[in-house]
Amino acid sequence: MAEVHGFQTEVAKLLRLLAQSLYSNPEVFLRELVSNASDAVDKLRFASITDPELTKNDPVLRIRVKADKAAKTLTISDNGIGMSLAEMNENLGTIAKSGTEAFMAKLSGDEKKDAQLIGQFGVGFYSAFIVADKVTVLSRRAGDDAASMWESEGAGTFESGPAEKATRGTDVILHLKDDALNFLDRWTLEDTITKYSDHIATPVELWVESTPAKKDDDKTDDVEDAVVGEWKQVNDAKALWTMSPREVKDDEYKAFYRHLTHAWNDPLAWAHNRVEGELEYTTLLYLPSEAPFDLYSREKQNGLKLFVERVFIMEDAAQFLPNYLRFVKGLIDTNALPLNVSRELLQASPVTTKLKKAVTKRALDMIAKLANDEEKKDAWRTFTAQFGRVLKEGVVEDPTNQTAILKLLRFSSTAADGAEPTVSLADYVKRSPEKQKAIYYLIAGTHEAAVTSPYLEVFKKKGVEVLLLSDRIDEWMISGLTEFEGRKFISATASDLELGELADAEEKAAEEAAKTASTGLVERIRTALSGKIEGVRVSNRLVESAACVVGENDQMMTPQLRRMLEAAGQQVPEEKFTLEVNPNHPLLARAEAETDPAKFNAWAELILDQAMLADQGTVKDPAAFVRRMNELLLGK
Ligand SMILES: Nc1ncnc2c1ncn2[C@@H]1O[C@H](COP(=O)(O)OP(=O)(O)OP(=O)(O)O)[C@@H](O)[C@H]1O
Repeated sequence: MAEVHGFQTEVAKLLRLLAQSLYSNPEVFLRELVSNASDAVDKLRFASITDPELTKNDPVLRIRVKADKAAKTLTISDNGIGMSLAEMNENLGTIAKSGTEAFMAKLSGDEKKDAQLIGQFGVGFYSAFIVADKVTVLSRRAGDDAASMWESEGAGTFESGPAEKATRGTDVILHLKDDALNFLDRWTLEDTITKYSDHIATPVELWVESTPAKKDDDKTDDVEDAVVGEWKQVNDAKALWTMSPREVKDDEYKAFYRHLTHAWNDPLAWAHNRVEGELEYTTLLYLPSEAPFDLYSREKQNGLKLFVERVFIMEDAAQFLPNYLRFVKGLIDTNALPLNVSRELLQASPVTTKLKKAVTKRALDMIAKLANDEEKKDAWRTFTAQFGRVLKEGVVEDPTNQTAILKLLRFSSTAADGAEPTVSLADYVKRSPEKQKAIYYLIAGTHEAAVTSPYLEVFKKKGVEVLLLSDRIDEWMISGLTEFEGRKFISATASDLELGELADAEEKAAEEAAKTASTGLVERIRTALSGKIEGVRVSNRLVESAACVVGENDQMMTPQLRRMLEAAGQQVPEEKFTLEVNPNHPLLARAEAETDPAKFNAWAELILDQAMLADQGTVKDPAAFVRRMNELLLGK
């Protein structure tokens, strides 16, 4: 007896959305269902390694597509692993994917945007409801005698229960909507299948009908013409990665990418390598054109599809790529691992370590190739926007490849317009004068704060480029860096800003003179602020601002990082600030002229608060700051 079940809330929501947002290309349902069938066949092939009995009765694994014009149905069948009743209820009634909730939370209600998001999520089986108003699934698990059915009209509930099915595998029967009847047409089907599934490893056969020509002696007109037909294989069924890269066309790589990742768009780049010799392997890696919504989710499944000698072994084998390359998609096929390899075994195997090293290099090479391709500038910009930030994790995570990764990073800079990161370290080095021995950078909470920072004044005056770093990860990344092509990284906020040969002798003399001239003022400020700061000195970096603070460490911690570390339970020592003042600024002249000690103190406090505000975005006692400023403004 069939039972009625309610869909998991997320599924019901997804189905409603599907019904509303008619995709611009409804044909993807066929790709999704053929992909599922191909996965089912792969799983059976893998299971039959240990249990050959499973495929004995029906050894030729294949996928079949049959249109029935009279019944207005389209059936996608496979003789793969099949599903038990419990599996059908679970797999076709819920979405087991990690991050589903996070994904659902992202949906905005705007149909167009949501349809795009759904593309990223991959609706899989449920895409059947794009073209069908009723879907029936008949399935018999390999090794089981009993079969089961599942049926739904995609409106909140499904029915399932025991059923009859003579053979192993799964039939997905689509009762087509009136506006999807074109999918009964043989040529539409053939085109769509070859477009999306030409190079999957399993043959896809299409039922092709033919009406035999009448023979002359056949006089009985009242007997309907017998419809006969045959199964015709419509895809190439040659696993794409086993072909020589020279034989494969760009469009075929793109179609295979869609099959592999369920993406709706094209990849930015790909790399197909076959390596022979001691460690034999083939990799086919892709750079997606869009970051998945859960790129930063810890639950996200990453990794490559693993094949051992063309037999599919597992999805999401994360062991072959470092975490910072988790956006790379693709597959690896090797004969260096046993067919019965498990995730645990993979983890421990020295072969995995070797392969990971090789695959990492291939992936970085693929990215570098895109970076250097003059004709792919747009794709490269997209890459930087989507994945540049993740790549930065590699600077700390993967010291071996640090230089290679650094070359791929792009930054905003005082020499480039706007916040978009476009400047490479190589550009920076090439542009800077030879006598400049450092790469200067400034960390700030936002790009806007960086651009207007007082620490940049001396650099502007001297025409020295400074990298403006305002990604959350920058501060952590830079802590893992010492140099690039022999140039040290120096923070623009460094307490003893080392400008090396960029500072000329004349300027140095002028600075010394200014220092001597301001000794009295500096001393007065020091006394006024005693206990609040480490020290006071004349600045050689300020031009327009009155004052700034510098920390004990060259790179002062931003309040954001401080908060993050504190939240993570780390002890973060208080920063000890030194106040740097610009004696040429009218505010300091005004303070110096003040003879009343109480008023002078107010000036000194105001100058310190201003400096703190510019760097840290906050002052210790905002109310006192406001009161003091008002008093001074009103000349009290
Ligand atoms: N033809 C089939 N044979 C056996 N199992 C199937 C078949 N089609 C679907 N399934 C099962 O149903 C599950 C859900 O399928 P669905 O297409 O919705 O998601 P998925 O394949 O896991 O993910 P996605 O397609 O988004 O990558 C599959 O993981 C699989 O276990």
